Amino acid sequence: MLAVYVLVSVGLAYTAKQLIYRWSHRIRRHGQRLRTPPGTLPFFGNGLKFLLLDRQSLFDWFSEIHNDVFGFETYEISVPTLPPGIVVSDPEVLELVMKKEGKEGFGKGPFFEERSWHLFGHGIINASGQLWKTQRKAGNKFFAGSHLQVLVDEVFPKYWEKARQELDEAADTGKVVDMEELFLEFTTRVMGRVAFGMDLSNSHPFSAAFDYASDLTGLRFQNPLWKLNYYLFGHKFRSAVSIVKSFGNEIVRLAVCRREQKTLNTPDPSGDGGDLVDMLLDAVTEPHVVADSAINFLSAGRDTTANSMTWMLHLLMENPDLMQYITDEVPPPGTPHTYSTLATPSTPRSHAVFLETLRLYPPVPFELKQTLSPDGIILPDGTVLPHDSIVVWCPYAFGRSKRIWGDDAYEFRPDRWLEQSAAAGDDGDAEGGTRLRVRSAAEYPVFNGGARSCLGKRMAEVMGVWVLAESLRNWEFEEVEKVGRRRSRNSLTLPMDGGLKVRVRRKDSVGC
Ligand code: HEM
Repeated sequence: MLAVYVLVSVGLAYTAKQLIYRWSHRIRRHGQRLRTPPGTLPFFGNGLKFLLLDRQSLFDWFSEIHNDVFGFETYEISVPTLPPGIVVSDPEVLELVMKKEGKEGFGKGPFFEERSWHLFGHGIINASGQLWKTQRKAGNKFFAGSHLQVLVDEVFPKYWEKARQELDEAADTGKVVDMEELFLEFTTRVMGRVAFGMDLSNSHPFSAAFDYASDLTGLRFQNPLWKLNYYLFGHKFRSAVSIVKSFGNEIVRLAVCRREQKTLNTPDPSGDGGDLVDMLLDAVTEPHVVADSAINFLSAGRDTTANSMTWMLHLLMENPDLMQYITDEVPPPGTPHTYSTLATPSTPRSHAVFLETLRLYPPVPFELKQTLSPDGIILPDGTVLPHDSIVVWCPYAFGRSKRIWGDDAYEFRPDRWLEQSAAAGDDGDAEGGTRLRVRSAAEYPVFNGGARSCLGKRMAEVMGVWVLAESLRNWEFEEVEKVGRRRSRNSLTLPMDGGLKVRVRRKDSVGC
């Protein structure tokens, strides 16, 4: 009996605390409460939606609400146990959120940091203040132009070799290939080289542990009961994180040995200063922070780029008339496709396909920040955000916004990214005067914007465009099972559920 009293009292005290907190943190606009989405329940708010829907359905829900209900209006969402939150859909409002990064504005905050701490630790994705700045500086240095050129001209062809053999073999034997796996192996190898300076395969136990831990970390953002889940059933998650951390620490130990012996006997993708782990070791003193950081860079670049390649190939197979559109602008099979031949002015259509794919399938489909300013913040539309409140935006819904992209927002139409310049041959134009249209980060938040915009954007672009060209100029692809609209599976990023199984045919003249 006593136990029941205790439980009821604790429950009532908790509910009272929640109600007081919510009351004192009310979000208002011009003195009024914000509207809430249809179906919002008393007390539970939108909690059940977050708990029960898979991630893709949640993103579709955000898109529907934007297109059919609220348009650009900022609205409120509430989930019991979480700070009050709003969803932003207006690029003008998002622009301010992106600009006000920092402790006087918005930041990752405890909401994000708590959920991603186990996996990302002190790494750049989770860090703030000086720790973030130091890693950002090291990353900026690494991604300076010449490093990218070495990656494209030396590292990509080396690691693509395995994919090339697998595709040729599949063409000869009729074997089905899962292109999602093939792309992931390629991006794992490239990112293993970039972040750790080592050969890393997707079949390494680290990769499986990392995938498992990222999937569960992604789910924490929509499960208000994630902590309970972690303490009661988190054994597998804990051992996955421990494998990831031990791997990171071992990599750093090896890098330190290499530096001490000054015998860098692995190819140096940067050409002038080693791989990223070396640059991080120059900047950060604690080895465990370097380990976290290197894992964060790997995480930021590996799945995102593999996702983009997979969706790109899928969309092109659905729109076969666009295949020629790409191959017309890339060098023929057998001739090298280098950093200079894939520059944006020479391959605007390939870049347009890449950007258009990411508009519909952004590998980071959901973003959030917390209001760090102690005095709160007023958004351009008059919404007053108290300290601590959460700001959510959904790049997936931004990409499908009819207000931003027009009535054909759900259609794959790379041409929307191209425009004709006044005169053919203008500076930076392709032959014929076709060039890429620029969209602001606030309209196209696929790579985030402001101080924490993606550090690897250019690398992702060149990787995507390079792989697209290599694939399409050498082989023809046919999706094995057309299973209706493809969906994404639950993860931190946007992998294709069930993979992308294809049959392959060699093009007549296959290059080396
Ligand atoms: C298509 C591929 C990619 C997409 C769509 C993408 C998108 C993003 C987005 C949305 C963010 C902000 C995340 C946040 O708010 O926490 C981000 C951050 C970041 N990205 Fe990318 N990314 C891609 C590829 C890459 C690659 C190849 C790298 C290379 C390592 C990379 C490195 C980073 C880093 C280091 C950050 C953290 C920046 C910071 O917090 O200062 N990304 N990326």
